[in-house]
Amino acid sequence: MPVMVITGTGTEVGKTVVTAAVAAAALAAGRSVAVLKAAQTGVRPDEPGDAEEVARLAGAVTTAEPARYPEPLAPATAARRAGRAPVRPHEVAERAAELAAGHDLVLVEGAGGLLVRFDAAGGTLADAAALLAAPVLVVAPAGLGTLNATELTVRELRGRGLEAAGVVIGSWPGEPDLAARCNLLDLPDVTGVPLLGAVPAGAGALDPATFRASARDWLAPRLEGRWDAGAFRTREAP
Ligand SMILES: Nc1ncnc2c1ncn2[C@@H]1O[C@H](COP(=O)(O)OP(=O)(O)OP(=O)(O)O)[C@@H](O)[C@H]1O
Ligand SMILES: C[C@H](N)[C@H](N)CCCCCC(=O)O
Ligand SMILES: [Mg+2]
Repeated sequence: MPVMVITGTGTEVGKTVVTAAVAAAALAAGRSVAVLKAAQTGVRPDEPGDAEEVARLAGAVTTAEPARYPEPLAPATAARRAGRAPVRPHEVAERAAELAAGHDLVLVEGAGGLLVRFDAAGGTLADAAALLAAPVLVVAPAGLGTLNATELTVRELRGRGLEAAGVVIGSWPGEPDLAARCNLLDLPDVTGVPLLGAVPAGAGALDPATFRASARDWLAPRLEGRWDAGAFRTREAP
């Protein structure tokens, strides 16, 4: 299935902006794209969620958002406090599989980091990725502190038998400091997976036409190979 899961080292690291960049690059390559925000929290009913933000920046993508809880919390906590049913990993996987039947690429954005809980049983985005046997892209901050958090995330993916597709820096500063510059070498070294791109800081505030025209430049060609005709393959789900 042409599904890629997008996680990050935590919240506010730029998963949505990276998802939009990947979507824009795939659209520019002539692919049809769907974006599934697995569980949206911290957004009121009348506000655009992350999937809509991707559509605003990237263009004509199908959007899906199985559940929204207004409080800015982990989905399991927000669902519990709202007295509402949580999102289950199998529901996320099933929705992604449905979208995969009609699109060249389905991007599934999590909420916060990989192990943020969706439900009281401890279900996470990692469980949905496992059900889909989908590769997982890890969005990471640029600067000091990212080596530990990114390595932990990639180790957890590996421990679960999941494919870590690579790392993308969610917000590359205009004036990178020493740590950020060193991380370009150290991130691939400590994680064992390639650095597949870096989205410039402020990209989310670009006008959509400029964002779309620039997105491919922020991503490595190796990532684009993921949705080149015939090249996108995920393993068979168990
Ligand atoms: N490259 C960027 N350009 C502009 N703004 C950015 C960039 N990266 C992150 N931001 C800003 O930082 C904040 C967090 O980014 P984003 O919404 O992509 O995080 P996230 O990892 O998707 O978080 P969540 O867990 O809530 O989904 C947003 O307010 C966004 O506008
Ligand atoms: C509200 C926020 N923007 C995200 N949607 C949810 C982030 C949950 C993070 C939970 C945690 O790791 O402590
Ligand atoms: Mg987001």
